[in-house]
Amino acid sequence: ISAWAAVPQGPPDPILGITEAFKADKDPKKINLGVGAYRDDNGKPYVLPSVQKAEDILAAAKGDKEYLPITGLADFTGAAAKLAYGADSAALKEGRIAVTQSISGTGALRIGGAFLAKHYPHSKTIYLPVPSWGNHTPIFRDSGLEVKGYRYFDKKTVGLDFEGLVEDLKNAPEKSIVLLHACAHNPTGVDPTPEQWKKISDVIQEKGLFPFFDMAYQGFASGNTSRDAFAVRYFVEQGHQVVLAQSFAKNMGLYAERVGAFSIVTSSPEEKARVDSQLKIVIRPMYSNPPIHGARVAGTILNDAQLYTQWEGEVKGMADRIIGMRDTLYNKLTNDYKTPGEWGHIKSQIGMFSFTGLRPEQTKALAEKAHIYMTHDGRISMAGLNAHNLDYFAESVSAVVK
Ligand SMILES: Cc1ncc(COP(=O)(O)O)c(CN[C@@](C)(CC(=O)O)C(=O)O)c1O
Repeated sequence: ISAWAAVPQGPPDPILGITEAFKADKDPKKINLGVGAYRDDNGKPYVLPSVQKAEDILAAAKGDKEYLPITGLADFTGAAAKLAYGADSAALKEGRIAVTQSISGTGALRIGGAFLAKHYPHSKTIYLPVPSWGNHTPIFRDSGLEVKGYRYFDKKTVGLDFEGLVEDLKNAPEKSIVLLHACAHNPTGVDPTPEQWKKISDVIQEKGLFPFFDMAYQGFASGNTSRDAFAVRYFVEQGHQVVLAQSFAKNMGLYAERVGAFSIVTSSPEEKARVDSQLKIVIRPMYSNPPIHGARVAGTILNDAQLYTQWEGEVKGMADRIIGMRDTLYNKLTNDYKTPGEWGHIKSQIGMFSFTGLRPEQTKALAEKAHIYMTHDGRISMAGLNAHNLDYFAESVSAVVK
């Protein structure tokens, strides 16, 4: 019999499977609010003009296709670290931060999981916020870490369960690893305030916990790359030895180019060199070395003052469009359609997503009856909404909630 006779049918991915269902739907009114990919006000994908300019520069340069080093394009990784930690970061200036290019944010998380599983000398348990990005659990489980959760979202207030979060971190075993979304928490869109971040830093310091930051939306949350990096920079200033996964999929619109970076704050240049050598040993058997094109695009933008400024304006433009959508949607739901229930969270949440509070049977009805697609947990990608489909969306939500 066939070697694969026993292979079972697996379930569709909770996020990417939504796009498959959307594509299969032929209704012209259909709306895809599943995958967190930016769309402009005409519902079209957006190639940032700064990215287009970088592409033109690269095309003219006619670069070769030689292998990159295992840790990738140094011009890109150096600039990515500077973007995250800040140009004036002491850790950066002292040469204490080991950085490698990664296959976008997912790859950075996977390198981090594998490195910690192999070299972190304490508890191999990682605590994820509840809820978190769906792919976090399989990434860290497949890396060989034990995955547990800490309270994060409060259904009653549709906000942060700060007391629960602090209590769970205080009760976690000493030196456990804690995954923190640096900004624009996925799927809830709920972020700690700067004051709450300071308290979280104290608790993590007190318990000797290990902070693993996932920053997949720097600049995309508030529109300001420095503000969105507050938590990462504060933790490093407080002396935490963080590790950080960065993605340039959303804030540069480089989704399919798979551009990311993984970095580790160490205690000295000598220690950084040893960590670098072990990052290479983890990566070489994984995929050997990363794709060059996306890193050249991102590096060109980050290393050119004028392109960098242009890019920051474009990221702010994307963030502002989403923030505008939040206000308009709130007004439509409450004023135009008198939708029962509280909808203030649509406005107070931040980043790509809004955690609507719609229940699975309601999200199912919206897909089947209104051809509106979102993840089962009621997360909507705000970027999927625009002036042309917002009214239909609000009307449909209102009908399904009544
Ligand atoms: C918190 C978080 N970390 C990492 C990633 C990894 O993205 P990358 O590998 O493409 O860089 C995502 C993307 N999450 C998306 C936007 C897409 C996805 O699920 O793959 C989402 O819809 O949640 C994310 O939301």
